[in-house]
Amino acid sequence: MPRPKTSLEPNKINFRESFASLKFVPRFFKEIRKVNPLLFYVNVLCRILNAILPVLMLWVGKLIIDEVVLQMAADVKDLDLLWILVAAEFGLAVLSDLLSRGISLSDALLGDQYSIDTSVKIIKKTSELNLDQLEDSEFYDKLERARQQTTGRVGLMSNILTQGEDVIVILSLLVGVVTFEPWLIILLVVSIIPTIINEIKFSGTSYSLARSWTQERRELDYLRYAGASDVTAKEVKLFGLSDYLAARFKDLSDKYYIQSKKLAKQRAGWGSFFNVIGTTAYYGAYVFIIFRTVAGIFSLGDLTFLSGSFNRLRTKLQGFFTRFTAITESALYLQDYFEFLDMKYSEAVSEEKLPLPRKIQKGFEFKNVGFKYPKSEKWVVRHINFELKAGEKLAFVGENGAGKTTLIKLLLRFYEPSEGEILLDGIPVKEYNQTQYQQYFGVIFQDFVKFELTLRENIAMGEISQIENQPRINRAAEKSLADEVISEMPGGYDQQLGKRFKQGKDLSGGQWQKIAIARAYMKDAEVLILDEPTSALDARAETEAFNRFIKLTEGKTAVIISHRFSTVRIADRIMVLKDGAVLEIGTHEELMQNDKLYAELFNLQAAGYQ
Ligand SMILES: Nc1ncnc2c1ncn2[C@@H]1O[C@H](COP(=O)(O)OP(=O)(O)OP(=O)(O)O)[C@@H](O)[C@H]1O
Repeated sequence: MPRPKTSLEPNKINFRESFASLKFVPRFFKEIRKVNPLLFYVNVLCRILNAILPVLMLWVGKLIIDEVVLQMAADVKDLDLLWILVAAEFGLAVLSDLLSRGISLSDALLGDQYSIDTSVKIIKKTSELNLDQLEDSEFYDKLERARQQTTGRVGLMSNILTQGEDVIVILSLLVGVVTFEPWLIILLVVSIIPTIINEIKFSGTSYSLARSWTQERRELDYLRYAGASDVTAKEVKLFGLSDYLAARFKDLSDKYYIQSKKLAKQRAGWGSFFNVIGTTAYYGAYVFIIFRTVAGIFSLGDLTFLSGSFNRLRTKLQGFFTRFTAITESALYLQDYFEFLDMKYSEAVSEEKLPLPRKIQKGFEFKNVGFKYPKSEKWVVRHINFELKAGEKLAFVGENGAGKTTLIKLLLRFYEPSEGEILLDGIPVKEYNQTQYQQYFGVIFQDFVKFELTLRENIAMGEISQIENQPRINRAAEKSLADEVISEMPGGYDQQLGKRFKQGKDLSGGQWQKIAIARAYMKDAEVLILDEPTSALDARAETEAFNRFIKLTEGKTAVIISHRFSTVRIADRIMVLKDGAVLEIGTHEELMQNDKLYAELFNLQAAGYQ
């Protein structure tokens, strides 16, 4: 099997690009503040208070040492001031601890609330987008990057706030040091330059690596899923695929590992080298301070204050620059997240649209409709002309890939036709608001979703606003024969479905289908579409389901796709598709007389049943 091409070398993102990503930070903070304003301001206040404590503590420490030296030399000891100073330092230490805890707590709470908020936003945004966007692999990459960084964004928040806090710490320490000895600033600059160079050198690289690997990471996730999940387990075991999938996974992971190891080694190597330079500068300053103290220019207290301040300044400044890189890197992910949230859906929402008719009068008409899937040159359907009359039951038949489901997607406006148009009561459907228009339809696709939620939720999903309306859910279940499934479940309507969760029960294919059909009945839709809804039902259940369907949807418009001709013949009219074109359309009798593909396939199936 051909392996996907892997972009081994990341496109390096430079310092300027990283810097530009910071423009998203204000929007980011606006979002965080909106999530919980009180907590946000408490956090900021704690950080401001916490920021001025280090210089205060160092200063009180200096006063204590000077006082101790003074009292050691004094003949009559007066320790009152000393105790006051010690008490003050103790108070500051306790306050510092309390503030730090307050910051961590509010960080964690804000972070949790914010990540819930972003996840909700991502889910909502995904539902707003059109199917062509959802089926696009670029979209998936964007979604993946937006989703993946939920926890990263929480780290970003506390990093930026800590950065602000550290600016205050640095400024206050600088004031202290400059007051004593302005020359020390030069050494400070020397000690910090190596860190800056190091950060510029590697800024953006790890983001670039991660970004250029989005596709592959998705593939890794998929391979992990394919190799180790209940859904694939049967075939993986039976075909002995485990080693193959594991090897493919390892192969791809190893490539990423090699890249990331190279980067980590470079970072560590250069980091240690630059750090030695920084440490040398610090000890230079230390020696300088010691000389001045020995010469009697500085007191012992000054020595501790200055060396302490200098050391803290250096680590804070280093932290500032390292964190700056981390911030710009995470801010690049922020860009992905906001770009995702800002993705436009194809239909301009603000556009003035016609109100939808409450009841369909004439029906739908496909006029010379042709369609190519996005990024594809192939006409999947072309020159399609037919009517779906109000109240009619129309069946689509045709071989696999003939274009049946595609026509449904066009009718539902998941895609717009590439040529021709679809009319509703003589008016192009494009004139109506897409979301409102889609409310007309109750649909069960062949790949309908098996929600691993409760049975009640699975049915109510058809009209979720009616989840509390038990009589309506009961009626839907009766119509679809799902009531038989419910009566067998120990938990009744509250039965958890699927294997993922504790006490969850998995259903057979046919049972799932009955639940899915109930979902379509749940919605009092004008048009019902059943895309091979009964393929998993046994022959008796299928006939029963269809007879019921016809009876229950009397007066309603419906489209049915089925490969079983015994089912299809119940429809008012049948449309036969071949290679994306309408081959014939008419009642069962008409098509039998026509003696073309329909008659041939019908007789073939009928012979099979004899
Ligand atoms: N999202 C897509 N992007 C590109 N091509 C697609 C997409 N979905 C379907 N196709 C192609 O369009 C053609 C028609 O597919 P469609 O699903 O409409 O067939 P169908 O008649 O419903 O088939 P079946 O009976 O197997 O369900 C096929 O060749 C398929 O490969």
